[in-house]
Amino acid sequence: MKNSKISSVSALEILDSRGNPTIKVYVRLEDGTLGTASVPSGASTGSNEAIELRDGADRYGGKGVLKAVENVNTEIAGALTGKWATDQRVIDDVMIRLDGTENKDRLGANAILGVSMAVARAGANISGLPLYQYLGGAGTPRIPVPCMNILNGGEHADNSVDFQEFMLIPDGAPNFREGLRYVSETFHHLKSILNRKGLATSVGDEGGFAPNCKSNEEAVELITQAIGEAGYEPGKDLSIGIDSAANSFSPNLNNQYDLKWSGKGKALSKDLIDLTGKWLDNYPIILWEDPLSEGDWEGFAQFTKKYGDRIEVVGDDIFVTNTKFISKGIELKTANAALIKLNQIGTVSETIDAVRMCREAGWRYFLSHRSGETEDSFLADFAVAMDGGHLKSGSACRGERLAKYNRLLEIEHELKGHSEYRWS
Ligand SMILES: C=C(OP(=O)(O)O)C(=O)O
Ligand SMILES: [Mg+2]
Repeated sequence: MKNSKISSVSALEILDSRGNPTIKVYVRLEDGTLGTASVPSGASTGSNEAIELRDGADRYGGKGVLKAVENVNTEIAGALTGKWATDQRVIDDVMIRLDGTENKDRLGANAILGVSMAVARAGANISGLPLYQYLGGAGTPRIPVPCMNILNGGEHADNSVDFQEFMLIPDGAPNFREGLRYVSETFHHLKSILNRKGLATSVGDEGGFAPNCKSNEEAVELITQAIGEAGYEPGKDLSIGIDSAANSFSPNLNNQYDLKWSGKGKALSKDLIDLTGKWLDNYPIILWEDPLSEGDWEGFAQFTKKYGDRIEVVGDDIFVTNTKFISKGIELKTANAALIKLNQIGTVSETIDAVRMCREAGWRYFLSHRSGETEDSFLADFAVAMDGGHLKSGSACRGERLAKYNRLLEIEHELKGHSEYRWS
C-alpha cells in the first residue's frame, strides 16, 4: 500500500448550515496528497459531549472558532508533521495526549475532530481507496437506510411540537435509491397536506417541516397520512422513527419534564412511557431516540424493558458516543442502541471504538449528522464503513443534508449491485 508522511496541517474558519462559525481542516502529505474535512455542530447537546472550543466574541452572529483554528495551525500541526498518514489510531492518540483533558476542552474537540477526519481522508486518498472502503475494509458494503427527518420540533424549530425529530424510515424499500425515493415522495405529499390544512411549510434546522400542529400526536398522524397519500403502506414500505431529544424539555435533566412547546405542561417519566405505548399501538413506529433525558437512567431502563423487544431504543444525549457511558448502558440495559456522532467524542478512532462496543453487545448503532452541518459528506462514507445499516441526515431539501444522501447514491451506483440494503 502506498503511504506518505504528513507534511502540513492547517485550518480555516468557515460557516455551518445555521450560519455559525465552524472549522475546516487541510492535511497535506509529503507526496502532495490532500485530505480535508469540516466539522458539524449540535444544538440539543448532551452535557457530557466533548467540548467544542469557541471564542469569547461573536462572529457572524455566533461564537467564533479562531482559537481552535490556531490550535490546529500551531500545536497540532507541530505534533503531527512527519507522522504516517495511515496511522489513524496513532495520530488520534497523539492528539488526545496533547490535549490532556477528559473532554478535549483545551485544544477543542472541533479542532481535534477536524484533523482526525482530514487525516482519514488523506489516508484513503493515498491508499487509492474510497473513504468507506479504507475505513470499512473488504466485504459487501451495506448502504444505510436513510432515516429522513421530515417534521421538526423542539430546539430545532419555532413551532408547537415538543419532540425534535419525526423520521421516515424506508425499511421496506429494496435498495437505497428506492428508499430515498419513497421518503422524498412522502415529503412532497406531506407538504401538500400541510398546504391543504393551512399549516406552514417552512422548515426547521434539519430541513423537516415545522408546522404549528395542534399536538405532538397530530404530527405523527400527518406523517402517517402522507405515507398513505404517497401510495405506500405504513409499516410495510415506510415506518416512523422519533427523536424526542427529551433533554430539551427536562428542566432537571432527570425524571421531570415540561412539554412546553405544545403547552401540555408538566410530565413525569411514567407519563412519557405510557404515551409511547399508545403511539406504538397506533402508528408504525420502529425506532425511538432519547425518549427520556440524559439523567433519567431509571426511566430509560423501564422504557427499554417495556418496548425494547418491539422497537430500537436509541440513546443519544445519555451516551454521547462515549464508551464510558455506553458500557454503563449495556450493563444496566438502558437502551438497545446508541446514536453515533463523531463530534460527541472527537476522534474517528474513538467513534469506531463506540461502534465496536455496541456491536459486541448485540446493540444496534445509528449513525448521525448534527443539526449544524456543512456540505462535507464524510458521514455518508463513515456510515457505510461502520456497517450500521441506518443513518439520519435530516431532510433532502437542504444542501448540507443532501450532500450525504447524494454521496450514498453515488456509492451504491459505483458498486453496481454489489451492496446490501436492509433494516435488520
Ligand atoms: C442531531 C441531533 O441534534 P443536535 O445535532 O442538535 O444534537 C440529535 O439530537 O440527534
Ligand atoms: Mg438526538
